[in-house]
Amino acid sequence: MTDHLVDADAPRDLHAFIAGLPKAELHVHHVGSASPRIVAELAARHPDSKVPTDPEALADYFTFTDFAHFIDVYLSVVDLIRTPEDVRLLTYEVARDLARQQVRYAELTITPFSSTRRGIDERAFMEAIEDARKAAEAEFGTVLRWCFDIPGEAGLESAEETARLATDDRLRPEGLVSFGLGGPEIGVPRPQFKPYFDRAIAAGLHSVPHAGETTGPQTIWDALTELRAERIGHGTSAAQDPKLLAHLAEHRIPLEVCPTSNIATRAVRTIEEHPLARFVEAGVLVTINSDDPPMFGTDLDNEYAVAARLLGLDERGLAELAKNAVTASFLDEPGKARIAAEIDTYTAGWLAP
Ligand SMILES: Nc1ncnc2c1ncn2[C@@H]1O[C@H](CCC(=O)c2cccc(C(=O)O)c2)[C@@H](O)[C@H]1O
Ligand SMILES: [Zn+2]
Repeated sequence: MTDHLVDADAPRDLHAFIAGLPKAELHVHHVGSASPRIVAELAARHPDSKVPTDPEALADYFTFTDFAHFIDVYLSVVDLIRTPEDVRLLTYEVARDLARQQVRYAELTITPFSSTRRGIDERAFMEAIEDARKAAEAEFGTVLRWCFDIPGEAGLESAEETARLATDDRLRPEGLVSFGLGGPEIGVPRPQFKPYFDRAIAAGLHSVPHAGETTGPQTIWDALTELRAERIGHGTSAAQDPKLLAHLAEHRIPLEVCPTSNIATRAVRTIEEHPLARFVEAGVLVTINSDDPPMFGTDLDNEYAVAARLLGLDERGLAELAKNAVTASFLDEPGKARIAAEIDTYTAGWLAP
């Protein structure tokens, strides 16, 4: 909500190009995507909550002093989601916001443990997200897939519960494609989650932990070697380790970069210091993502504008960036080819005299 984060420096026609560009979003959190309107509406239903009921006041509420403060605020919003109907509405509205930005495909990170421990029935939870997924695809044409993540700081009980919900054939939703790990990294070493990732991978899920967002490169190495990460959420601190950058480039392990998020949570001091350009120079496949867009006063379009400025990209460069996300996605090959072709057609039409 902090509007100083919105990138006003990119040329206007580049903004218009980005707005129409077909895109894929690979790193966006379910609860973290709730629009100010939805958050305010849910807060009004629950007067015991400290979350403001006025969408305007949310801008201040969503200004963070550090990463721990961000997680505190995030959990106060998680507390507002109490019924399967809340879950269905949130998911459907998130899809609507994505569709508005020409997002054709999104992998949404969901933390089912946070909902089941707050008393939402697990079957009703799965039905709610699946109903919303199917409605969104039919009505908006946006394909949604799920990543179930362990909230690492909630301990191994949360890892066990997340692995169970993700691998039990009677529960696991059709849209589930990957398994993740989020929350604070400090004091939450990645290797302890290996058995849960092993189970998820054995059940056919892709491994996509957050790593190196708020801790150093060793966390990223751990995510690669212990959790068999196929993509890295953030990976910001990889910039400190040339060997790691070379490894990511050689093995084509994409980074899910979320520039504005890193500034808003104070993981990176200023946007000028963001390592995005160093990743590209090292040959790493980077994707651009929004993480928790309304909480960070951003959206995916704005993240592309920020990336265009940091990388000095024109329309063709932006189209390549959008195609990186398609390449790095867990869509099937025909699905990837369809969106890539759409990006090419759009770009050619835009640049035609
Ligand atoms: N930028 C981010 N970087 C990392 N994660 C991010 C980011 N944005 C959003 N998240 C989400 O925050 C959750 C954290 C939840 C958590 O720590 C916790 C701890 C104790 C209890 C409970 C509970 O629910 O009772 C939850 C993660 O699972 C993740 O999905
Ligand atoms: Zn994240």
